[in-house]
Amino acid sequence: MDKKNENGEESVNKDGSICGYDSLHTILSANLKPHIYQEVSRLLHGLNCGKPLELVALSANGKALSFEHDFDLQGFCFRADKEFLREPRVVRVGLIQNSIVLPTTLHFLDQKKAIFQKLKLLIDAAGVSGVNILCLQEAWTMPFAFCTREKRWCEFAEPVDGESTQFLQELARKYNMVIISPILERDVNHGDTIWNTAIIIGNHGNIIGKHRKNHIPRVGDFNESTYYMEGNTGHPVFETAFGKIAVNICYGRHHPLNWLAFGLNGAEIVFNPSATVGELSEPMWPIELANPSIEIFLMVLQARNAAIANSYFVGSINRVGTEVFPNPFTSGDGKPQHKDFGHFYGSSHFSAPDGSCTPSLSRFRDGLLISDMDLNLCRQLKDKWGFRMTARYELYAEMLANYSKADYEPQVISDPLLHKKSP
Ligand SMILES: NC(=O)NCCC(=O)O
Repeated sequence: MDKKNENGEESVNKDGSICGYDSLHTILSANLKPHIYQEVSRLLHGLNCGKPLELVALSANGKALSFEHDFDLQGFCFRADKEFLREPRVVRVGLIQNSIVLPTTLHFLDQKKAIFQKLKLLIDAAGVSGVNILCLQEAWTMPFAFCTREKRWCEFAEPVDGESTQFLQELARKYNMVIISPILERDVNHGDTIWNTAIIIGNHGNIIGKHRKNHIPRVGDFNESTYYMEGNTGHPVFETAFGKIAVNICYGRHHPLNWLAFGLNGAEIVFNPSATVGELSEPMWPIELANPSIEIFLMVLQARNAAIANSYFVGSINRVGTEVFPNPFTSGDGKPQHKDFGHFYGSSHFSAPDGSCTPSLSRFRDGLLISDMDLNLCRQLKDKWGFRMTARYELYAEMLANYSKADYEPQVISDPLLHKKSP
């Protein structure tokens, strides 16, 4: 994407940077006076236990890998208040964002192998940094080819216990790490049905379970309904050695009830592995650019709001780069045909139940975001705000049951004078 502002200056460069910067956070910290930046950051990222988020001291080995292979590596720490009757429950969580490696015109096997090689380095960096739970991006084994509608990309689909799972099982065992692996799944036992699935691999390398994406986008070039079906796994929460986790895959983040359901099942961390592009969703993604009134409006859609409303942590991941496909396609909007989706803007980040959030990873570079989080914060926020306690689930249940019926009529009470003719 190459955008010019009204003075003709480049705002979003070809490389995906914003005026040469990695992210909004780096623009602000480089250009604002420190005391102004501190206040801006307080408003944008919130406070955790009354303070700005602290940085995590990252391992020398992890830093060396990030330096050698040029990926963004950042680490933060969400604290909770000290309790008298419970010990802190601190877990180290990681998110990986990455671009594909080879052109989409090359042999599928080579494309896949190159992605595995890159991921191995990033996962090693997470492993040597002591990450306990690691989530990869949506459909990480392949280019995000769903814009093309070409069926040959189905070849990338794998069974739950397929090649990518086996590859990650070994790393999960090696690093005693839970790994969430979102892939295109081929369900051989059900006539080769294809799903968009996150596989949860336990820290002993075992498969704990899977969750299939509930909501399929029908917006822009996201022609994913051509490839796979709406998930049939409900809203599972996986109890792992390091906490109760769930996965709300990409477009599910626009559905507040989807977030709610994972919360009702007791999730402490919900991951949102995504693939989305600048033109479509970037101002909605971090809720960082908005002024407070717009922020409240946009928050109904997004991860940070979900963390607040459901008293859990959220890890949001987006892939990076522009993926160009061999054949042109159109978007059904009268605009010229094209060969790419647009720029996947990375910007992965964490949000906490107290409304604080980390700065985002780079908009255009591969990255590993690490965060320590004391899971005690979830219950502390439930006790403080009582959102769960004060919700009126019986009212919503009745409302939704009625709404689902074919003869539903909206509950609207019209002013009787509205349609009265004046004399
Ligand atoms: N992968 C996916 O569901 N993308 C939809 C676009 C969006 O939600 O921003």
